[in-house]
Amino acid sequence: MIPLNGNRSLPRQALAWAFPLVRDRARTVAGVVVLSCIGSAAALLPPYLTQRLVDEGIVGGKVGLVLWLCAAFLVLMVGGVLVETLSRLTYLKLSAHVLFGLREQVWRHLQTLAPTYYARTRGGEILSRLDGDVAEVQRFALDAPMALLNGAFSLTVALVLMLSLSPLLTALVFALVPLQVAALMFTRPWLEKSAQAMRKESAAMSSFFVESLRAMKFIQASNAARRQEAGLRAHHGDYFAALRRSQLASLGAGGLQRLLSGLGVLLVFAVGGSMAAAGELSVGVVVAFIAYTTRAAGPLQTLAGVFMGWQRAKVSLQRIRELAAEQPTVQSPTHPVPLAQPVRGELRLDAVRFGYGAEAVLDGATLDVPAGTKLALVGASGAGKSTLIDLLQRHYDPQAGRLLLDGVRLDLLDLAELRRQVVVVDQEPVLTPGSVRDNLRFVAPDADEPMLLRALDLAGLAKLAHAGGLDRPVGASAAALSRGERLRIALARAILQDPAVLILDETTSGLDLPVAQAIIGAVDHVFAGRTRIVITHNLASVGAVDRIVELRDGRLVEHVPTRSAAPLLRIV
Ligand SMILES: Nc1ncnc2c1ncn2[C@@H]1O[C@H](COP(=O)(O)OP(=O)(O)OP(=O)(O)O)[C@@H](O)[C@H]1O
Repeated sequence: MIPLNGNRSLPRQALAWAFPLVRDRARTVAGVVVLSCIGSAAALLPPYLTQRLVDEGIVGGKVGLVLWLCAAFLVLMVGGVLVETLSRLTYLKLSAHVLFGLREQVWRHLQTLAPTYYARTRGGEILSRLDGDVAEVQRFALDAPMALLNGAFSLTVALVLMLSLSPLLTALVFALVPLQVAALMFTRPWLEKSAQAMRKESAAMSSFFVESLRAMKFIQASNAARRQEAGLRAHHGDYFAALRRSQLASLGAGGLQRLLSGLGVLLVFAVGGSMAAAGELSVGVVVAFIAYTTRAAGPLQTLAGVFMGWQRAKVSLQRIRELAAEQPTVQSPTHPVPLAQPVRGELRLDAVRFGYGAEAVLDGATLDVPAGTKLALVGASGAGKSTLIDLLQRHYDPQAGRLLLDGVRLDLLDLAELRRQVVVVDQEPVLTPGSVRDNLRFVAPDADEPMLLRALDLAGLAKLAHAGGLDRPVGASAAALSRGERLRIALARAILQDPAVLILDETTSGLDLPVAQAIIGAVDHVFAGRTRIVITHNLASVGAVDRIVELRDGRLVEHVPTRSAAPLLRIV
């Protein structure tokens, strides 16, 4: 769960989301605040000292004072640089902690979402929320309170120092603040809309790259490289338009702020300069005020920057809220029912109804699979075989009816335990980046080397098992191994998982018959006596089975029981 509470205002939601992570690092936060305040104070002292340098040192002819003040400037300068460096490094550590913490929460949430979410959402959309949007919210959640604290402190120090020099000029400079606030409010919708366009285009561009990289071989084989380049150019065009809009918005908002600060300097020049010319004010005070007008604009501009950052963060927070609103379709029960040991692998479907939308894919599907049965599940393409498997692994819950393992309803079982006991090897097994060893350890982190080698051996990869093959890089790309080898690695993983129920989802379809039969032979050898469900379009390739069940019109229909390998039914 991403802890975003829809009833709070958006800024409060962003702050409340990051707060626990900031609280974890209370000492670092205190360090950053103290350091940045010291830095600001060090930056505000020089104008004050300048007034003394001009009026008392230069005009008053005190050479010693001039030299002392120069030494003080030097100390402030060096100290300022050191404090700023330290403050930035501390801030970097803090912001990384908050960013990573927020991102891990979003990632944890993503890991609970059903395959339907990934089927309907573009990869780049998810990526841009996980990356850019989380970063925007983190920046705001951390920058805003810091900038407010620092800005308030700097403005107070500046105000006190300026008032002690000239209350009239101080009033003139601060009279512009309401105008600056009004200018920010005026540019707000512009900033927000441009941030929305920017996030949208950045997500579209990421999606384009993610999808094209995944389909690179197909793009090459279809001679579509030129068309993809044209697609990329189109994205570049849209991205540039959004970028220009966003730059114009921040340049406009920032430019207005700078104009107003410039106006403050002009006012000091005009009023302070005239008063100094008339002998009503010292030259040193005018010089100090010119410096203060630009310095005092510093905290104000930082606050304006926070405001502009908030317009971007608001858009990002809304995008993360959309993601947070995606509910996991299944959850592990708080008090799961333990399975009796050893798990037998008896399956039961009881009038199961399930559909992705209004239309049912399974409608009254009923089936008893005694432990140890090898069952062939057949059915026309789109009949719902894979959907049924997804229900058995509890990627979804049925809308009606029940599914049971060893007599216990699947939704009462611990989800991890269920998925340990019901393992699927499908047609295109996913291999993780890294070596064969990494792939096997992905499902069995505690398995020792002899266990890995034995699993490879049993899966028919004896050559790999005996030739230092565990170190062989598999790579994220499927191209590194043949399909038969990838399937055998997946089978070795299943062997290591040691489930009570093994499901082969069209695992061997498309392979040469001898290869398919060899893989099924390995399965039958290793998993003899365990429950096996073999989904197939070609019964000849799956060896002898105890039962054949066809999924037709949402129901499960028993076919002629057989122990022969003959292709009784061939549905393509
Ligand atoms: N994520 C999804 N969202 C919406 N509809 C889906 C989704 N996955 C599958 N379907 C639909 O559900 C129906 C059953 O699909 P399923 O993949 O279970 O069939 P199948 O029997 O395994 O087909 P095949 O033999 O071609 O693999 C199909 O009409 C399919 O379009």
